[in-house]
Amino acid sequence: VALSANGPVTLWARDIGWGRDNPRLPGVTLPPTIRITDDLATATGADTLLLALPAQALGGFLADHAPLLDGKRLVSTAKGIDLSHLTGPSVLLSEACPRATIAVLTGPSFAADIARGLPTALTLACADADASRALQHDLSTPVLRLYRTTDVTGAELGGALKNVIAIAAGVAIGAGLGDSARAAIITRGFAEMTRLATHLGARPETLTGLSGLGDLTLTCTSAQSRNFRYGQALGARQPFDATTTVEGAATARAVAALARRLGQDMPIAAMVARLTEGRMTVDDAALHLMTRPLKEE
Ligand SMILES: NC(=O)C1=CN([C@@H]2O[C@H](COP(=O)(O)OP(=O)(O)OC[C@H]3O[C@@H](n4cnc5c(N)ncnc54)[C@H](O)[C@@H]3O)[C@@H](O)[C@H]2O)C=CC1
Ligand SMILES: O=C(CO)COP(=O)(O)O
Repeated sequence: VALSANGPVTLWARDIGWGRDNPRLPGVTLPPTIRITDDLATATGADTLLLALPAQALGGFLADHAPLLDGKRLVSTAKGIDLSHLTGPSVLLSEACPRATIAVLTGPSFAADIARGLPTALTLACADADASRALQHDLSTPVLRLYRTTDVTGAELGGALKNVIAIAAGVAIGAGLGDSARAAIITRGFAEMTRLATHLGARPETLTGLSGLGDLTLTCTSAQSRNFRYGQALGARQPFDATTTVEGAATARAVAALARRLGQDMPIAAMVARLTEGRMTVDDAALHLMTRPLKEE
């Protein structure tokens, strides 16, 4: 919707039966300038393709369709770590489409806010500085302000890891542990995010930017967030709609596996992985985190 202000946009989906009023975006009617198709070959006629797939679905999608995407400018919006490969979307994309230019679009942004035209600032990460400038120009609008970086690892890890911490923040609120506990989770969660991301080559300043701290703040404090709401339900021992995409659940398991492999200390992410798998109670998770050996901040 935002990008249709800049020129022709084609929207591809497997199921286009809902027409211009998608129940996932209530109150938003897609403008007539957006062409809607269920034929991927039609959509991939464009030079720039935004891939708005959940992180755990991207690998399967690429296995089926990579030849149609290779050589294009591919911009992923997925915020997660692929559980079977323990990598972010940019690695999946570059392995499946070696001739493509790969970029990641991430940062604090609820789809509903962007679709309503509310002002939003995002990080556009692309290792190729020239391609990054061109994409930044093409994908920015007066209400969608893109900052560019060449630190793809930092940008995509910030987006993936904040979802895990947002589940923990939701658990704290849902379980009635209070706002002080949530602030502790945000701050110590940010320390974990920075520790793992910099170990994997991210620049620390990327983590303090929109894609890291910015999105962490939004997701841990807004009831619009599915990750936060899922955590809240977990904390309150209430059911949660299993069809809702909650990226942080699978990503917590991926992070726990990655941290073990790399010998990194990620206690909050490890607790979220155990909680989401039903291997630990909220009370035990809180007790475990609070009674770890005392240390310097
Ligand atoms: N919704 C939001 O506010 C934001 C979402 N994101 C990220 O964007 C990614 C996608 O999120 P949403 O659009 O919210 O998820 P969603 O679950 O609401 O929508 C994903 C769509 O992808 C389709 N899909 C799944 N597997 C597919 C496949 N193999 N082939 C074709 N289509 C497939 C689903 O049918 C669904 O229509 C996630 O990683 C999310 O973290 C990022 C920023 C904001
Ligand atoms: O990434 C998002 C906001 O930046 C969307 O968060 P949720 O997936 O938790 O709804």
